[in-house]
Amino acid sequence: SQSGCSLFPHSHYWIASKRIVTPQGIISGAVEIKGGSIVSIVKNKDWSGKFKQVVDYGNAVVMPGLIDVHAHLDDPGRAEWEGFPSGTKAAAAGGITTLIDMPLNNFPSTVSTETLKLKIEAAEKSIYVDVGFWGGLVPENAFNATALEALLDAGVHGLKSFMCPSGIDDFPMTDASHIKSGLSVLAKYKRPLLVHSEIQSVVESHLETEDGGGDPRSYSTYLKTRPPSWEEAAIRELLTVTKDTRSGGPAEGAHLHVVHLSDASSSLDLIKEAKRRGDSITVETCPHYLAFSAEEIPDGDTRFKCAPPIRDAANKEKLWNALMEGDIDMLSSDHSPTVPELKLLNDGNFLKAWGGISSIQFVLPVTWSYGQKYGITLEQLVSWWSERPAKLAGQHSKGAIAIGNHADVVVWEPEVEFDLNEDHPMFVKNPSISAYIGKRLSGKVLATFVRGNLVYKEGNHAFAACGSTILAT
Ligand SMILES: NC(=O)N[C@H]1NC(=O)NC1=O
Ligand SMILES: [Zn+2]
Ligand SMILES: [Zn+2]
Repeated sequence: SQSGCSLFPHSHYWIASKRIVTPQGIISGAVEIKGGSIVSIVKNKDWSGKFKQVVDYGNAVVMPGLIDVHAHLDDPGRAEWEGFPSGTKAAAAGGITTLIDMPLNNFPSTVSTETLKLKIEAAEKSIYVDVGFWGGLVPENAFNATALEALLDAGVHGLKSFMCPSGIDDFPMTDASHIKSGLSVLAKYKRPLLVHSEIQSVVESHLETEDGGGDPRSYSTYLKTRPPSWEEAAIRELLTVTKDTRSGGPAEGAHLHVVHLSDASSSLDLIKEAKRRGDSITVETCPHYLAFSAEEIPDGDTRFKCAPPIRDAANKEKLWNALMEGDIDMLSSDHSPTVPELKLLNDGNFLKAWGGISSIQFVLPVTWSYGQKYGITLEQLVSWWSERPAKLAGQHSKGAIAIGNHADVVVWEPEVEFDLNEDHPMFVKNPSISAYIGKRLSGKVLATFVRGNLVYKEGNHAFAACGSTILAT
């Protein structure tokens, strides 16, 4: 193993299994890996006896590694919340082989070539999976095409902005005019804009008072402060600019991606309508919106606080249906951890606690476990977690078990159940803030390969951090 990059000391080998998920279907066979890439895929038992280095995983599933297009690793500046080493180790333990890091929660925010340089420096030699970066679209750079072009030239895969306060002082919100301007620059680069789509409006008596108009420990008080109409208002506004992305339109080539959709009613209907009329738009939701519902969140349990909020069980059901129908395109973690003190776990004040779910290492078993009821397939998992995220982030050599692609692979046992309790090795920096503790999940990750390096194997991580920073060109 080249200086500890891999737990498996070979660069030319075969991964065999009876369940390999390929774009042509699930096959029994072996994937040949050489120099970090997939060089051949052989079906059935053709491989037996012929090859020297075969890792035979039997009936375990071999899939492309997950690509998480929405993770907040908070290096540099807030490494005590999450850092590149801890965040990417957690990712590897969960079968994620690539993540695209959000431009905020680190300090300073990634909004310029100088701040991107700080990100890249912090990531180099401290990442266990591949990491790319989104840049921030903020009022300061939105009308400065030269600055945006410089940031895109420096390698961000696209831009991200907020239509409401982000909770981070040096990442102010944008309005439709900033977004329109950003999209016109992105069109030239054919890269996407990701938008946190909530527009704050005064909700009856709430928000006006410090206590939100109700008991701050009660989840329903928090839920009322961020109604579905906030998402709907943002998406309505966004669609006035996404019409420019239609073929022949002034921003043709640009693409708008709505992050972490929670409202599966009017907001989703608007997105469906925009897709029908040809706007270049996609939407993601996150496992926490698919696993939890407002009814079951205990009062004072701020581990579940996120924005937009987790809504009721009927909404969750509609999110699943939308995912199954293909109206929601993909999944992401929105891993947004902080330190336990800022989650106010003792106070349980939903209005003051940090909003963000900490979950990156559990997204595969969570999606699989909660999806059983809907009959989800391995192919759907790959589409939501690998193929479509790869396309959004412009990663043409990732997201599928295919010849020529990077050997980014997760090996897992969907049928193996485990309890997420204190005995479970969490691979998380601050286990007390994870919303999934106490759950029984199905789907155990056995091994994670990044560009052919075995970076995680049953509780153990490779010694050296040999993930690559991936820059857009
Ligand atoms: N700044 C930040 O990470 N915000 C995230 N947290 C959350 O719950 N929703 C978000 O957008
Ligand atoms: Zn967000
Ligand atoms: Zn986020």
